[in-house]
Order: sequence, then structure tokens, then C-alpha cells
Amino acid sequence: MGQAVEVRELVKRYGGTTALDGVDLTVAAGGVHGLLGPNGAGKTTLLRIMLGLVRQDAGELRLFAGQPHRLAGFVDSPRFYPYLSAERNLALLAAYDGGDAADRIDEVLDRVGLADRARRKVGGYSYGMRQRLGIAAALLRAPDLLVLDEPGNGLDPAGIRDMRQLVRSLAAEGLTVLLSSHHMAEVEELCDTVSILRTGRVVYTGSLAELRSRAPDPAHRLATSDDESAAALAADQPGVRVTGHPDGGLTVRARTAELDAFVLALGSRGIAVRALRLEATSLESLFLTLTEGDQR
Ligand SMILES: Nc1ncnc2c1ncn2[C@@H]1O[C@H](COP(=O)(O)OP(=O)(O)OP(=O)(O)O)[C@@H](O)[C@H]1O
Repeated sequence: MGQAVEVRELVKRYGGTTALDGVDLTVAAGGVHGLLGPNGAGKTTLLRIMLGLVRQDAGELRLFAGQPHRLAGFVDSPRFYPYLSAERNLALLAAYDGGDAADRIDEVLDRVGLADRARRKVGGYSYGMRQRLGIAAALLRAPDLLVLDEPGNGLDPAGIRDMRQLVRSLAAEGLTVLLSSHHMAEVEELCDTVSILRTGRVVYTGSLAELRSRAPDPAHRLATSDDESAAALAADQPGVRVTGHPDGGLTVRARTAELDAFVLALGSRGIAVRALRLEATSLESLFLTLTEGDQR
């Protein structure tokens, strides 16, 4: 499989702010690639450069090894004429784009689940519907690469589920999807590969499987009838690390089997477990470690 995106030493400055500070990453064609990072890490800037909305100050960006390709997507929220229907909005975009885009209007509206509301004014659309219409607009171009900036943002749980299903089904048809997110859980569920950005630099790029193998144990918050004895007992439990939780109780880092053994040991010593809650999955813990100290 070829490369959809090759980025080398990409630099972008806005006045005194360095948004991208020598970004290197490669995205293979096919599948979903997540661009993950905290606010201000440079995700949107990278997507803007990709979409040709701003120019880099230095470095190179190559799509599909320089072969002819079609690229579509949007950063921030997609904008439409509120007093026109979804169908009319897409017809206008298709007219600008030319080619056979107009022939695909019904198909793309159906694809994003808006076929039955295609004649309603976009002004009355919910945020989630507008996001889906944005994807429909991008699909009009029959792109090889679809770029989406935080597609899950502002959506309710059902909207997030629909968006994820749509992205996965597009990828299953061979489209390459590049999306940004600041939620590790979203990326974990949706993406095949990931690049993690921190203050304009890539701190990890590769498969989720490889990332998982580097991840620390998940963190849990534990409250017991006797935290002091629980912490002392943990010292003898293999694979269990206990520290004080900043908000009271204990933080327990352990994989599931070791955590189970620890909880059973607590019970057998007469120490009652009053609360046990997952605070951060392995990957969330790793994400925080990789990106913490981000002051921008
Ligand atoms: N047009 C601009 N003018 C000045 N500074 C900008 C501009 N766009 C972005 N920046 C700055 O560049 C840095 C990277 O911003 P960018 O929006 O790319 O990050 P991000 O990872 O997408 O963050 P977020 O999740 O908050 O959108 C930030 O410090 C931001 O303030």
C-alpha cells in the first residue's frame, strides 16, 4: 500500500507563535489515521496546510506520492447558507467544483443519513446534521483523502456513534481518513494509526497496537475502609502500584488480573472496597504522559 500523506520537517509560525515545529509523519493509504493532541498542539494548523488554506514556512507535504488524487474535508465547523436547503447548498458547491459532482448529490445525502431532510433549510439543522452535511459536501468530490477536524466535537452520544460508523464505513470502502481529536478514547475506537502532537512536534506516530505496548497500566481510584492497610498490602502484590490520590483515597495502577487479585486480597484481610473506578485507560495515561507540561 502506498503513502497517502508524507510530511517532512513542516514548520508554521504565526508571528511569535510556532504552531508547527518540524513535523514529520507518514499516513499509509487506506484506513483511519488520528491526529491527537491537546488544545494548541498544532492539529488544525497541520490540517489547514493540507487543505491548502494556509502555507507552511518550511518543510514539505506530499500527498499520494505526487500522483493525481482528490482531497476534501473541512476545518472548524462547515458553513452553509442557512436559508437554502441541504440539496441547494450541495448543488451550489457542485456547480463550483464542476465535473460530475452534481450527479452525486442524492447519493452523498443518503450516505450521511440526510436524504429524508434534504429539502429542509439548513438553518433549522442541528449541529450534528450540519457536521454530516459537511461530510456530504466533502464526499461530493469523491475524495481519496478525507480530512476532518475534530468531527466528534459538539455532538451528543448518538451523533458521535453515527459519525464513527460513517467514518468507519467510508474507510472500509478504501477512502483514507485523517481526523484530529483531543480524545484518546475516540482515537482508540476509530483509528488504525495515530500521530500524537505536542506543542507543534510529533511525539508518537505509528499503530495503536505499538502504542498500547508502550502504555503504562490503567489508573483506578480506590476507596476502602482502611486505606493505610490497603496501601501496605499493595506493596506485596505483584503488578500493583499504589499511591495517594490527590483528592483522597488511593490511586491503583494495575492490569485487570493483578487488580482482581489485589481486590480479593483486600477482602480476605477484612478491608472493604467502598469504591473502585477507572480513572484513565492505559492509552489515556500514556497520552497524558506524552503531552503533559503543555503550557500553550
Ligand atoms: N491564525 C492564527 N493566528 C495566530 N496564532 C494561531 C493561529 N492559528 C493557530 N494559532 C496558534 O498556533 C498554535 C496551534 O494552534 P492549532 O489551532 O493548530 O492547535 P490545535 O491542536 O488544533 O488546537 P485546538 O484543539 O485548540 O484547535 C496555538 O498556539 C494557536 O494559538
